[in-house]
Amino acid sequence: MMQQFYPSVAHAFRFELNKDMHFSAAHYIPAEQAGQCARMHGHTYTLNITIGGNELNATGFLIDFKELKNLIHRRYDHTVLNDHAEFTETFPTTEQLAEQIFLMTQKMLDGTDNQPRCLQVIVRETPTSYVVYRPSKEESL
Ligand SMILES: Nc1nc2c(c(=O)[nH]1)N=C([C@H](O)[C@H](O)COP(=O)(O)OP(=O)(O)OP(=O)(O)O)CN2
Ligand SMILES: [Zn+2]
Repeated sequence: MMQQFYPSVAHAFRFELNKDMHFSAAHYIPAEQAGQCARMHGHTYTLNITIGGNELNATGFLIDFKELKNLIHRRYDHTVLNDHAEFTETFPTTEQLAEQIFLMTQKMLDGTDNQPRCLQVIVRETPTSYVVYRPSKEESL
């Protein structure tokens, strides 16, 4: 679990929620520049997702922590990332995985009554490498 340094994201929402999770998956990056990462290998990915909002739902949640875990963990745990539809045109690099996790999280949040926003996704691929994804202004609207 990523219990260390969390880059924070500036926002003016009343509530901020953070969910950590991890999943195991295999991937390969079929590009010459990827070197040995072009061969199939596995990681225990660790994630931190930040959600913001001004309104809570009827239960008093911004979003149920479990819903976030179910969305991402059920999709990717013990899978080959390259096999997923979202990675047929692109490679499952840490950057593109973080972007996809943002997109699927925001899509789920868009279907809720209280309309929270996904503010940041951190994906750690190895003990020494991680990516922070923050939506652009357009994606934040
Ligand atoms: N910008 C990116 N660079 C690399 C990615 C990536 O997704 N985005 N991915 C890889 C490989 O998949 C590899 O699994 C991870 O690479 P790396 O951090 O270099 O792994 P190491 O454990 O060898 O790191 P050390 O700090 O050198 O031990 C490569 N690059
Ligand atoms: Zn890798």
